[in-house]
Amino acid sequence: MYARSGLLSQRSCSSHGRECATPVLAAQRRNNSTATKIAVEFDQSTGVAVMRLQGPPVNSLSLDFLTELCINVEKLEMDKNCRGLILTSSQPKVFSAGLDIMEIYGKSPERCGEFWRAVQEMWLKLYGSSMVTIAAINGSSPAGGCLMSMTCDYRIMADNPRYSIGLNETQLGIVAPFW
Ligand SMILES: CC/C=C\C/C=C\C/C=C\C/C=C/C(=O)SCCNC(=O)CCNC(=O)[C@H](O)C(C)(C)COP(=O)(O)OP(=O)(O)OC[C@H]1O[C@@H](n2cnc3c(N)ncnc32)[C@H](O)[C@@H]1OP(=O)(O)O
Repeated sequence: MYARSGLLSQRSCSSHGRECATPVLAAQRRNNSTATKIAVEFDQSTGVAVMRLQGPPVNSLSLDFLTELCINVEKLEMDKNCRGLILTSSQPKVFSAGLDIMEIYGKSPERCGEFWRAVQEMWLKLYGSSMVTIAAINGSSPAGGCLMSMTCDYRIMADNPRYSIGLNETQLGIVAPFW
């Protein structure tokens, strides 16, 4: 979902000194899902977009989720009026549970490869963004959720002792590929 007047067209442009992505984007080619796991509100008057993660129950980062997230970041990146992006969660108590472990459990090497490429695309898009990016961490954010927030320029976390954040994935025997 991209809530602003005038849905962005896919166009090549150069704004704020940044080159825009090519019109046909890797993430868009991959996206077959119609479900919306990301809601974006863009405030024209401030130039700030709020991206709400709304993938129940815990915003786990599936291939579909990562694809939708990348498409939305790309769309905002192409909008010369958008200067800032706030990433937050609509789910209670959880920012993101990290990678969707069902995407890697018992899957073929090809499918795992596709999934890890999508993970890489996500952090590269956020880390390389020309927008000022802020993670408003309003719940637990283990492993891939922590990675996602670390790729933002700033992080603010809700002060609640029940919320945890950190790179705990090795406890599951998961080692991120060499990037
Ligand atoms: C720049 C790069 C350089 C270096 C790389 C750096 C880092 C490495 C990068 C990536 C590696 C990342 C790996 C991962 O992310 S692996 C996943 C790790 N995540 C977890 O271990 C989280 C486990 N979950 C929890 O701790 C809790 O669920 C949570 C605190 C998030 C929420 O607790 P709550 O009590 O609210 O809910 P639950 O009842 O526990 O869960 C509800 C429901 O959701 C399912 N669930 C939870 N997490 C996941 C997940 N990660 N994937 C898929 N499904 C998940 C859980 O099983 C429940 O399902 P159900 O029983 O069917 O209701």
